[in-house]
Amino acid sequence: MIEATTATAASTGSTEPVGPVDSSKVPRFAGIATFARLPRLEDVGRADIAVMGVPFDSGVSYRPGARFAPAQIREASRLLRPYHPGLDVSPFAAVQVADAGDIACNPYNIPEALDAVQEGASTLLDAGSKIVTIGGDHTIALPLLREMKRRHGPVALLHFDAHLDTWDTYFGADYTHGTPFRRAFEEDLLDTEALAHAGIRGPLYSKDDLTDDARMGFGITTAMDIMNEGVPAVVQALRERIGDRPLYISIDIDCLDPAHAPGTGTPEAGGMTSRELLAILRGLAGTNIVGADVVEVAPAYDHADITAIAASHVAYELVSLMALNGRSA
Ligand SMILES: N=C(N)NCCCC(=O)O
Ligand SMILES: [Zn+2]
Ligand SMILES: [Zn+2]
Repeated sequence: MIEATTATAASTGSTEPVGPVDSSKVPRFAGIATFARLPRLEDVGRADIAVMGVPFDSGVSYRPGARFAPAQIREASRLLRPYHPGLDVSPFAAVQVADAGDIACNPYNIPEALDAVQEGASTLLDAGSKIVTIGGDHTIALPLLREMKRRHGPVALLHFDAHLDTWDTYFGADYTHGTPFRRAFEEDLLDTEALAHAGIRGPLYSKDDLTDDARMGFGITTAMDIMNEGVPAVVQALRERIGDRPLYISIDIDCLDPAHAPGTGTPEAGGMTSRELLAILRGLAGTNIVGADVVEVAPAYDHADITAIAASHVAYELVSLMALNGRSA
């Protein structure tokens, strides 16, 4: 039988991190999918970095399906390899990285689901893990930020998205995928000196959307700015805004152009390339990243796994940035 993992901490008796299944020994298309073929958290006991799935999409305003993203991103992550040449780090050897599985959130009760996400995050953080969350729709950033505030106080936020997600309500509902950052602002979860959107584009409801957003403290780097100014200038400006504050990075995959991420619920033309996103993230090496998420992959609209592959590489980039910062506990 093919084991999901080739080794466990107990079976190796070693204190070295347990890495992914070796794809030169067990074909990468064999076995049950975990993120990057890493061990499950329960197989290794603890992790410096945990990849947590949140299969939740009850907050969407248009095309549903992000509930299927954690499973699809794990499948698409089978081809990731253990060394990151761009950052010169072997994340899975530098620290213990493990797949923490999925939060079983209630699809019929959004506040209850959000509490479950926060509770799951809290348990992992208590055990000494940093978390890279794979959503799910963007609603789930709110409970993750609530937990960040509890641990670090108000955090800096770098938000990659086509959309502002600082809208007020939809159909009178407070907790939706278009509103998490307004709720976060209202709940004082954010360090209003250090808030940035990147990749913004597309039509808005009114000009007030922009004045509201600016009032909350956000700075906007549009998709056009990235094209006109280039990645190095954008990275420099973002780093200046963030400084060494505790930083949460929230990545809506629809920040990418639909050519690079067709599998998403609210696609907008004119976005950045996956190469630009990876380059900007790489430029954030050494910042004080305390948590991150990748959200809004909707596999039903994907083609040839383009979006799930992009998301798996984005998650790998985030794990690598965290691993560069060393062991968390
Ligand atoms: N967070 C995402 N992906 N989309 C928000 C779009 C909200 C709207 O329908 O206007
Ligand atoms: Zn979006
Ligand atoms: Zn979003």
